[in-house]
Amino acid sequence: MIGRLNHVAIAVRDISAASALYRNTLGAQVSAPEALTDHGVTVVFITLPNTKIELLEPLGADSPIAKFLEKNPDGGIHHICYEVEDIAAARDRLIQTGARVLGAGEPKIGAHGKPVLFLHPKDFNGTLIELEQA
Ligand SMILES: CC[C@@H](C(=O)O)C(=O)SCCNC(=O)CCNC(=O)[C@H](O)C(C)(C)COP(=O)(O)OP(=O)(O)OC[C@H]1O[C@@H](n2cnc3c(N)ncnc32)[C@H](O)[C@@H]1OP(=O)(O)O
Ligand SMILES: [Co+2]
Repeated sequence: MIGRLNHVAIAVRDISAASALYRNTLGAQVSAPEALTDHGVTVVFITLPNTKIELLEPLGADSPIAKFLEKNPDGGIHHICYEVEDIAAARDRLIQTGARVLGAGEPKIGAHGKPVLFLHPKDFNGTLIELEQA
């Protein structure tokens, strides 16, 4: 069911400082910051030859990233995103297996303008998984 690794997301406290680190120290191409109010995050993308890195800064205290940073003050890997061909079919299959699909199973439009869903980290070895329709 799952396809390409679309991105690995890292929670950061200061997206400007984290972007500068990737740009200046690692020599990466970093996109301009974008605020996604629907997801409670400011995001930048770093495009690598085989996948992307997503840096996420919380947009307000209610952001899932703010809660993650409370528990992980240095930041860290927040989720990994796999592509799926048909997100509704993937959701139905996952629900049948008993996996918890977050957000009542309703896809939201993600950072790339495509539908995304999240799966509970407790059902996947402590890793939050995002699915993005390819
Ligand atoms: C840029 C847009 C988009 C894209 O297109 O790429 C994005 O990526 S947006 C990214 C941000 N959005 C989300 O994270 C949405 C999905 N997340 C959630 O719904 C919640 O964050 C959550 C995963 C359900 C956790 O929320 P909650 O239960 O309220 O928090 P707790 O702190 O109580 O966590 C419970 C339990 O789970 C552990 N946990 C939480 N987050 C993670 C994580 N990212 N990775 C691994 N484990 C995580 C947390 O530590 C708790 O465990 P215990 O302490 O053992 O109880
Ligand atoms: Co993501």
